[in-house]
Amino acid sequence: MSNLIFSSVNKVFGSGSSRYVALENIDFEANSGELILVVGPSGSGKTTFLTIAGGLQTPTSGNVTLNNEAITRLNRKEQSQLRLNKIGFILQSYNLVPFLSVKEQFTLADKVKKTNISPQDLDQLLTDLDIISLKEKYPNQLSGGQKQRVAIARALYTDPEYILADEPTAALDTERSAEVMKLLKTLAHKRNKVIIVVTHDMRLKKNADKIYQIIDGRMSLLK
Ligand SMILES: Nc1ncnc2c1ncn2[C@@H]1O[C@H](COP(=O)(O)OP(=O)(O)OP(=O)(O)O)[C@@H](O)[C@H]1O
Repeated sequence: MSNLIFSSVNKVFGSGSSRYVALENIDFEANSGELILVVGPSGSGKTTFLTIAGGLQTPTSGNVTLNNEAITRLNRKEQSQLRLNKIGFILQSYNLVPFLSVKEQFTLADKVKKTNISPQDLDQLLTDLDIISLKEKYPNQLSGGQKQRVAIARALYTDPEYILADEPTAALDTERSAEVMKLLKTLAHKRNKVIIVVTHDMRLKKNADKIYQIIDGRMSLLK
């Protein structure tokens, strides 16, 4: 059973007159089998929240535990091991390697971490995301939506316990974004993943098991 818990988490940037409270007293809980949406307007703190959840940033105060272990107490090496072994990130910038073809993006992931996914499962994943025909293409030959779907496939490919996604449907039309959310929901429910999606896209609300809202760095549970 996987779980990610925030207790009274604060994140403050800067000091003095440039002090800015990006997250204030955040309590949050995510468990295996849940697709959780964190919604809020631009600048409300969603990316800051997600990067702290994944150990990419540390909170100013408060506690974050992953599988009942305080990630805030791990050293850098332990944090990077945790990210590698347990977390799949889908980031706004896609983070595809420009000089590798779509197929090679997955081979690279294989070199970094052994995957449980068979070549057949990979083909199924690429088919589900409608990018199977793009295997030999390079990132600069892909549209924004295609790059986004490759980035999603790559995050899912290593079969992580946690999937943290920042605006995963931003470059997708309504139909494709519904398909991606359906895929994420199936993974959460059938494969018992913890999936957290931050977005300002209200179209995604109907797919979520739980919805949190962030406004000006304060979080509340909507559903
Ligand atoms: N490293 C930083 N230094 C100073 N301020 C920061 C830093 N990172 C974020 N902020 C500020 O914290 C606030 C929240 O930013 P964040 O990126 O988390 O919002 P967001 O909800 O993800 O916005 P968007 O939807 O536009 O990506 C913003 O006002 C931002 O300017």
